[in-house]
Amino acid sequence: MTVRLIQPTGRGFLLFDSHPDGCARLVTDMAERAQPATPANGGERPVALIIGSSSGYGLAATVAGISRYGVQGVGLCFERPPTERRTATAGWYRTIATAKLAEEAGSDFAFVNGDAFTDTTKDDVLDLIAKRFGGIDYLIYSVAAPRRTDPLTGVVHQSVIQPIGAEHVTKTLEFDSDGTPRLREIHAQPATAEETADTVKVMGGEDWSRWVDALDSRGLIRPGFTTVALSYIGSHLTSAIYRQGTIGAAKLHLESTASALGGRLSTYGGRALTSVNGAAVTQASTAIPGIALYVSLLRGVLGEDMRSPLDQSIDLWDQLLGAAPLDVDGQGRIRLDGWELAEDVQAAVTERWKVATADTIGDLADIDWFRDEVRRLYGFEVPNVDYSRLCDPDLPWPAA
Ligand SMILES: NC(=O)c1ccc[n+]([C@@H]2O[C@H](COP(=O)([O-])OP(=O)(O)OC[C@H]3O[C@@H](n4cnc5c(N)ncnc54)[C@H](O)[C@@H]3O)[C@@H](O)[C@H]2O)c1
Repeated sequence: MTVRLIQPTGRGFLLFDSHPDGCARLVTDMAERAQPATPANGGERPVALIIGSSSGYGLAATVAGISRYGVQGVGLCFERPPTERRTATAGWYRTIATAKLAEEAGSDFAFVNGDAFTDTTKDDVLDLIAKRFGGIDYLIYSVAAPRRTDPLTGVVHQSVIQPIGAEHVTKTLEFDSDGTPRLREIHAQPATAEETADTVKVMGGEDWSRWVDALDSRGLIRPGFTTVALSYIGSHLTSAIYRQGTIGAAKLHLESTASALGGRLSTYGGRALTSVNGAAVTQASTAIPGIALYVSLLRGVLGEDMRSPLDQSIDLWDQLLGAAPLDVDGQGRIRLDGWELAEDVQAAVTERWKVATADTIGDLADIDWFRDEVRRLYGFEVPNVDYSRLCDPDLPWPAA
């Protein structure tokens, strides 16, 4: 593909192209906000494997880890390279920028592009860890995927975002092609038992567990090893579609996997935890019915007090590395979502949700922020980027 002007064209929340400069700028902006700190162990660089490192919470954990604590290791994600017609996915460009950031910070960090669910990717990543570091201290599991091929059976499982048991009617926020916000009511049909089981196969703890098994069988787990998988609970407003729905079933499985893994890892003095994070605008979350409306209202209520994935990832590393006390709930889950689920915040969001109409939504929700956040997922609407510049989208994956 030749050097060209890259524009935000697409449909709904999906854009066709990503802007390399905008994606790079987002990463450097995040890095600037993650001030360096010294871990309780005195400053030895921890080694981490971060799965889902190119986007959302996994990217934030990678950038925060590198910038704040000089974390080294391997980032794994699944991104599409540039083609003749299209730029690469945004995560491709964010990974290039994250690799540069690591290099500048003196952090030995390699990035692998591959399907985390396959045994070949596991072998490649573990070979890299064995050769480069000899073992790891942290595994952060932050994958959001639409499907998974079970490596034992070859069966492809698709995840769905549906309620369980009964139809659910919810308000949802959409945008016309000219960007005008629309409030619509949608009827989400209940998932079948098979669809729920498939979603658990994709988004539950099975693959996380297989990664820990693979690390263990290769002798790569260091004493005191900690693994964390990302989870979500959220509001009663979204619970029918999320926490009580198919994805919630997968999250319950993830949380019970943490207990099982924790028992096994105790022989290494290790821990397996889930981290319940707050709502954020990511490629994965915009696919969930009602979430666009909910997050826009949440931002309308909280404004700048909304905690970004980077803020929460800083909290996560501070807790993991002993710079702050581990904040776990009665079920052993790290809770980074207190700001979202605070009673007064939920009461205010609920009130706005109830009264929102097509005419009032612009006053009740921060629609402009949401629309810009969606565009920023693709590297557009990023401050201090010259979008009139001709860009070369054909950038290579960083050398491992
Ligand atoms: N977005 C939210 O509001 C929110 C809130 C709390 C918890 N979470 C959880 O955080 C985790 C990450 O979600 P996100 O919203 O950051 O998603 P995201 O879409 O921003 O990122 C997903 C990441 O997974 C990678 N990925 C997808 N399929 C893969 C595969 N087969 N192999 C390797 N990598 C793959 C992508 O490349 C990307 O790096 C999920 O467990 C999600 O449930 C999200």
